[in-house]
Amino acid sequence: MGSADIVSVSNLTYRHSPDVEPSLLDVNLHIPRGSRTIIVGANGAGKSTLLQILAGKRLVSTEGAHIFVKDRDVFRDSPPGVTFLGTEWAMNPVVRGDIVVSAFLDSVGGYRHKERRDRLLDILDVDLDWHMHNISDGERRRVQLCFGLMVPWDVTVDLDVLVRDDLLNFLKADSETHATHIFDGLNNFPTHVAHMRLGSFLTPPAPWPITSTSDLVSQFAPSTTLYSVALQWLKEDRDDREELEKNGRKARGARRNETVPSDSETFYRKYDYSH
Ligand SMILES: Nc1ncnc2c1ncn2[C@@H]1O[C@H](COP(=O)(O)OP(=O)(O)OP(=O)(O)O)[C@@H](O)[C@H]1O
Repeated sequence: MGSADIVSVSNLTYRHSPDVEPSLLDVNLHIPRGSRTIIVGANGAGKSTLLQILAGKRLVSTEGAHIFVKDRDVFRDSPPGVTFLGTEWAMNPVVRGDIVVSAFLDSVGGYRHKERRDRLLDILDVDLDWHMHNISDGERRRVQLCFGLMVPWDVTVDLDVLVRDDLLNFLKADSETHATHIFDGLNNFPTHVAHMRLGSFLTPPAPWPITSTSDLVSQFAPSTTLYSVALQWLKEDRDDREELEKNGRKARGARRNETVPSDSETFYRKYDYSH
């Protein structure tokens, strides 16, 4: 295994069940050691599925797939020091308990990285006095991001940054200014950015920021901000999805031949007074 890569995946196709479309389609991914990669992709693109597999949380039966993290097979010889922060984190009773954010962050070493912690608190607009059981899911998600990004990566966490488009989701509920503000804070964070759509990498991890010689310069001008890149990619994802739907194809198999109306259809038919 080439030890230049912290993550090395080849020929990974994954279905959540045998009769559905694959959520990951022949993924080949190489992430260099010491990098911090942001993966951008619409809901359902396959980001969580991929990260769960890399963290050894989902078993892959596909023959021929090679999934190595830190030069170790994630299933046969699972590597230490891999942290996975999924959305289910926010559902965990522990993080919904009556605990103050400052105590919570200290319990995972916040006091050791005070300067970094304080910068993240500013960027993510997190209040140290919040009580975890009294805040919204979006706010809890911000605490999670703070928690996840607080410990310098080169110390313990080698499976780099797990920033997802949830960041955009919670930002949508916020003001545009707020969104750009947070992205400004993240702009210098990644060393690589990648774009996933429908289980594949449209843009494999490419060096960040964009320079006149970088791979991304065919898509974006040099020095384009992370915010603009993420918005552009997500806009393309939405356009692609609309195009697929216009052509009668669902982005994901189910429902195409559905005869039973969905719950929302039942609801709207029942309450449709327009005729
Ligand atoms: N537990 C599951 N069982 C069946 N299908 C699933 C399951 N989890 C995800 N999927 C499907 O796999 C595909 C990829 O989902 P995944 O959660 O990896 O996407 P994502 O990019 O992380 O999306 P999001 O940004 O919404 O979290 C989607 O079509 C989703 O419906």
